Amino acid sequence: MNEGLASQTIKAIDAYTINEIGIPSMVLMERAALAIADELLDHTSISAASYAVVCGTGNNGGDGLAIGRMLHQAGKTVKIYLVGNVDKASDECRKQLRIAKNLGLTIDFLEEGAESFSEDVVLDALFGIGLDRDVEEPHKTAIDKINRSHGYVVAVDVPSGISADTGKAMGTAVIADSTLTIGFMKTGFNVKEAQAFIGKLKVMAIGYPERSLLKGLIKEELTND
Ligand SMILES: NC(=O)C1=CN([C@@H]2O[C@H](COP(=O)(O)OP(=O)(O)OC[C@H]3O[C@@H](n4cnc5c(N)ncnc54)[C@H](O)[C@@H]3O)[C@@H](O)[C@H]2O)[C@@H](O)CC1
Ligand SMILES: [K+]
Repeated sequence: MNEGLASQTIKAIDAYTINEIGIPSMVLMERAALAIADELLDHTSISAASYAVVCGTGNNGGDGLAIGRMLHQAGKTVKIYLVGNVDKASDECRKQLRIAKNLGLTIDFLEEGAESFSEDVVLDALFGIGLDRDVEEPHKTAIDKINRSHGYVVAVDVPSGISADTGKAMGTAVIADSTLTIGFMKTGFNVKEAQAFIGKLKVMAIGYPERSLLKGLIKEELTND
């Protein structure tokens, strides 16, 4: 299996692409979301009419909001749930929230104690490569709910709670049926204990320029020296 990239390298590749090459962060996010929405609509064996999208307030949540919007535009029934403090949301997540609201999507905060999800597919967009500490409330309850749902669980980029670098569950983690990982395979996905959380893995290409890959990898090498 491909060795994968460390989250720091992916962050360096993102930063170079956005800041030095000039492809806006929102464009990368749209490409990631479109690749995943297309995969869900056209290329998987999952025949789904309804989707629950569980979003955090970082860029993984922004991906989730954009995917939810694209599924809604494709005529699917989409319910978006937010978890965490929206006042501290990333810029991209905030923008995606505004777009989704302007298009009339249903967005709710995930309530404590509520039943689990009844939709055909549950999209996990709580945390991606930004996870850097153990999962606590309210995310812990959200992950429990995803894991109790009867629907097919698809993780966006990384099963939330799994460290993209070590492959270990940080307290708790989403057990996905499938993980659609953005741009690159992650180092932690090679670890044996991560397999049960990842499910079926697919890397979604989003068109990072070759130059970004070289610069990101060189920066990582210099940092390690
Ligand atoms: N433009 C970009 O940078 C792109 C980002 N992408 C998405 O963005 C993700 C990374 O986004 P972020 O860096 O915003 O990070 P995440 O969305 O993974 O996490 C959000 C934030 O949660 C906080 N956090 C970490 N551990 C926590 C914990 N245990 N409890 C509560 N909060 C915690 C961190 O401050 C982190 O920044 C990728 O995994 C991918 O899904 C993609 O859209 C591709 C392009
Ligand atoms: K996720």
